[in-house]
Amino acid sequence: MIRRVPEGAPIVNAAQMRAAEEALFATGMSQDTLMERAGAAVAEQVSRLAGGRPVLVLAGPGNNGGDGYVVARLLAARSVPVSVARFGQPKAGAAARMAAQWDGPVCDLIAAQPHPVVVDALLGIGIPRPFDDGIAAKLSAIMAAAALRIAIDLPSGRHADTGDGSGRADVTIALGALKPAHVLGEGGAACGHILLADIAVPVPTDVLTIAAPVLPKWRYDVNKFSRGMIAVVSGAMPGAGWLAGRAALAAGAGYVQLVGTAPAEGAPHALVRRTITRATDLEAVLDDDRIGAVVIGPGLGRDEDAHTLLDIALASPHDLVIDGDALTLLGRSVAERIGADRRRVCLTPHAGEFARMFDSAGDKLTATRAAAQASGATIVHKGPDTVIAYPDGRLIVSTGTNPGLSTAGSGDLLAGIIGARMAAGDGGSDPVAAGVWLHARAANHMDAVFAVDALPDRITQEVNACPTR
Ligand SMILES: NC(=O)C1=CN([C@@H]2O[C@H](COP(=O)(O)OP(=O)(O)OC[C@H]3O[C@@H](n4cnc5c(N)ncnc54)[C@H](OP(=O)(O)O)[C@@H]3O)[C@@H](O)[C@H]2O)[C@@H](O)CC1
Ligand SMILES: Nc1ncnc2c1ncn2[C@@H]1O[C@H](COP(=O)(O)OP(=O)(O)O)[C@@H](O)[C@H]1O
Ligand SMILES: [K+]
Repeated sequence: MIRRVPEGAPIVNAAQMRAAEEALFATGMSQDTLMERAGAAVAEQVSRLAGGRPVLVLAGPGNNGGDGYVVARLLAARSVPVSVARFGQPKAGAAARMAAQWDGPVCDLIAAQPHPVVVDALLGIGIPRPFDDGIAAKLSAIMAAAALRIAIDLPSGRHADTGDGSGRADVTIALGALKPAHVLGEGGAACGHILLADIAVPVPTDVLTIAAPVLPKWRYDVNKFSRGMIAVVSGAMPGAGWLAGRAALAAGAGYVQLVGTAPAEGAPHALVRRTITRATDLEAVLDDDRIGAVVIGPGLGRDEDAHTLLDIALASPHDLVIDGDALTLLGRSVAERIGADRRRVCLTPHAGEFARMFDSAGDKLTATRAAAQASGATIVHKGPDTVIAYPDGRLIVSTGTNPGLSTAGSGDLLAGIIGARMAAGDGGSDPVAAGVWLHARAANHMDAVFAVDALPDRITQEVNACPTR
């Protein structure tokens, strides 16, 4: 499923969210005001999505439940048919005050009747404990009978920081910021479409969801080199290099050289083949200061030639995109091999390649950030939840993309796109994130099953639709 995820939205963990909330309370804002604000933002969305169908609000014992009582009150004020199923007594404070203001129909969760629209306000960012068997069975019956399940902040039962647990929703309305659970792994998928309710709580912005890029504007005297000249190193499986080169052209590069002892033949003829006799001849090809980026790894193989080609690419002064087999060849020595010089290096590992290079302790955000800081490279840690980590600690997450990308060769395209955007020069937004966005966006416009060879034409359409500056 392609999930709707807000662009450029902050992602914070539960502790950061609580700290942000406390900082706001310290300025004099009351908990009730914030809860009313959250409830109003959610009620607005629920009323739109419910389209007049009866709504059942499941209200838990904590502040998530408090939000639920506000939502029920505001829906009733809009004449939406709504009732509340209560789970546990609301805790003292804002949650109890909001519960006391609900004067509509209410029953215990265990006695609730099925409704077409269910608002899940049982548990939020508090640490969830498993429900006891009776409640769990009742909950799954209520959820199974609903046509639309909307979770407030999180599907109840999911841990905010890890996504572990068992709740599910069709739509999740995140309050104030997304949490790791909304974007990572199985938990992310379980949240369905994500909406962000802006409740005006200032939060850290060093971790964001991916956003549409701005591409650098061409000067009047733009030429094929200034648009971005890239060299794609072709190896044992020349088709993979071809895909990277083809995607680089599609993503706007002005000049793409496919270099190898046997680069793939065939269209497009704009892909310039540079056939070299020996792997060591790559050195002469890369001795060209018009080259803006070198892409190495797709289909490189792991033989002696592959080692030679990688050594030469690493010794060149060019910006690098390192993918596939080249990542495996680097392995644990990646940091010392790529060095800490001025050029930009982007590594694009999938989970297996990442584990061969880095210690994967912690969740994907933590592990990828640590890897970027240790290596000095920008890392695109691919998968259904692609995490881009920069050496300065910032993270960007791309998720909710067409799972049809899970086909051999789609990563080769991504390496080529990133190479093209890196070579296109400065002036736009970050080229690595731009590349990841273009790849995902193009895939989102394809059917579930598509041939990767067909994606480049769509990538060009996405490039042409991007604003420039
Ligand atoms: N941060 C913000 O800016 C804003 C936050 N807001 C809202 O606050 C929410 C966080 O509220 P919260 O801290 O009260 O946590 P929440 O998850 O509602 O409840 C935890 C309670 O559930 C209980 N419990 C757990 N599992 C259980 C089980 N199986 N069976 C029974 N009980 C169980 C648990 O009990 P305990 O484990 O502690 O015994 C605890 O009492 C947040 O998600 C958002 O919706 C907005 O109002 C405004 C802006
Ligand atoms: N389930 C999925 N949903 C969305 N995107 C996916 C999924 N699985 C893989 N991808 C994306 O598809 C691409 C696969 O790259 P990779 O594993 O390197 O494949 P290959 O090397 O065969 O080209 C990556 O961009 C990855 O993020
Ligand atoms: K919830």
